[in-house]
Amino acid sequence: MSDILIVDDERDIRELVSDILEDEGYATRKAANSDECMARLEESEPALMILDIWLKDSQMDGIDILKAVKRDNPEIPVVIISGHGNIEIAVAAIKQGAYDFIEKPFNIDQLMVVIRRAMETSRLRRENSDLKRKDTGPAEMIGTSASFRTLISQLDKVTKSNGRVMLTGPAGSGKEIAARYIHANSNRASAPFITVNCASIEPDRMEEVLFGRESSERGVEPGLLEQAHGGVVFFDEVADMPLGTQSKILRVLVDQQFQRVGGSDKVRVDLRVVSATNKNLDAEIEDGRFRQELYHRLNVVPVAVPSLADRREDIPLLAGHFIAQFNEAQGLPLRELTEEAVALMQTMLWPGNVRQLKNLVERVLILGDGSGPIEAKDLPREEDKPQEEGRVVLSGALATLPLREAREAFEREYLLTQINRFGGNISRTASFVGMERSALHRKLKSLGVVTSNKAGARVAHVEAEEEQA
Ligand SMILES: Nc1ncnc2c1ncn2[C@@H]1O[C@H](COP(=O)(O)OP(=O)(O)OP(=O)(O)O)[C@@H](O)[C@H]1O
Repeated sequence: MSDILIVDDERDIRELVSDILEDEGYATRKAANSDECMARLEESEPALMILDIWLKDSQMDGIDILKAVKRDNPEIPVVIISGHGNIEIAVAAIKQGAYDFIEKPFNIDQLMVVIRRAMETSRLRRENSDLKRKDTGPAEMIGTSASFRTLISQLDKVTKSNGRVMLTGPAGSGKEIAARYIHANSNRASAPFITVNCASIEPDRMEEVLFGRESSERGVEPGLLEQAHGGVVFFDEVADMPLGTQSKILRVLVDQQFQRVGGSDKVRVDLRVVSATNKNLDAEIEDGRFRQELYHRLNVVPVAVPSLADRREDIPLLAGHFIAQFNEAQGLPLRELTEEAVALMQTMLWPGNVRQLKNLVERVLILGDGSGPIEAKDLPREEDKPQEEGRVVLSGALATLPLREAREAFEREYLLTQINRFGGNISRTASFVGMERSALHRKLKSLGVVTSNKAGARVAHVEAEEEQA
């Protein structure tokens, strides 16, 4: 169980790596192509795999093998060997779940650093996997910013009722975790929480998946609605539900009962429905892609989940939470963040919101050397093109303005970002940007920026623009 599987089509590399590892006290097995690799995996699960990306004479390449391993044996860490200059492929492999990569040619020390770390991770993952399997409870929602507190207070108001909630917010902002929060704090907490991902279920299978099926060969196969009986059903990406299914769901909401596909009995269910979307449902309705009546049924209590840009203040807390989580769940190093790293994270663009932040933290922990605090230079640059190497990439609009106006537009956006980052606190903002408090006030006034601490609102906004609008 504690051996290392080496998959490489080059015999010399296989033998060399195996010799090095055996000298270090590890047992090894070898595979020269994908068939051999799969056969070795069938025999027994290794503690670690070292996998070459390019495999000659193989049905599957390294990435295909990686995907299969991540699907069937997700606990095995996979270290990728990539040829020189194939960094992009290696990074793609990391995104697919590889633990780390080594670039050819590599030296023994480099190899051993990665292997020792991966083996430690493997051990911790195994130790934790039982715990993780038991931990199906709701994930904790983290934040202290005004917009986050507004969200929590809205969620708290709806938990005890049976009202249908529509969560809106951009991708990755935390809509599903908010739905789980409602469930966990409601009187249905001990009943199931079932997610229906309306975007990823094939439209032709949607009804079968939701309502279940009855056939003479296989009998009754309950669908997701039946499985959620007594609990909460969460329609994620509800705007992507096919129109035909929308009508049927509407009927279920009205009648509280439905028929399984191929069946004739009426099935009664007691469900609380929570839905989420990152689309503008009004526009979807206007374009005929979403049924208005269903919208009214689902949207009894609308709750907006803020983007990460609207709660930059929470970034250090969230990042710290994810570092601790990855440490506990995967044995990744428990590292602190330097002030500069936090400041950079707080000024970055986050189109993928909290999910993007979580992924970035994981990537930094995986790719980093594992020691000392995370510094600004450790953060991947492609997350944030505009700040690359101290250069500002001009957006189209900015580039067409005369210098004075462009400078003002920049100053306004920069100061808005900083003020939001410090939760509206002008003294802290002034000290960070290096201005006197009174000078900052004057500057903000001249730029038409007004500040307020109204909970839930973006704490600063531009007055001039509003006046123009
Ligand atoms: N406040 C929070 N505290 C801790 N973790 C959070 C918080 N908000 C979001 N997350 C985490 O961020 C990730 C993305 O959140 P979630 O899946 O809930 O977003 P979503 O809005 O439903 O995304 P999508 O629109 O893509 O379905 C999850 O791993 C979730 O646990």
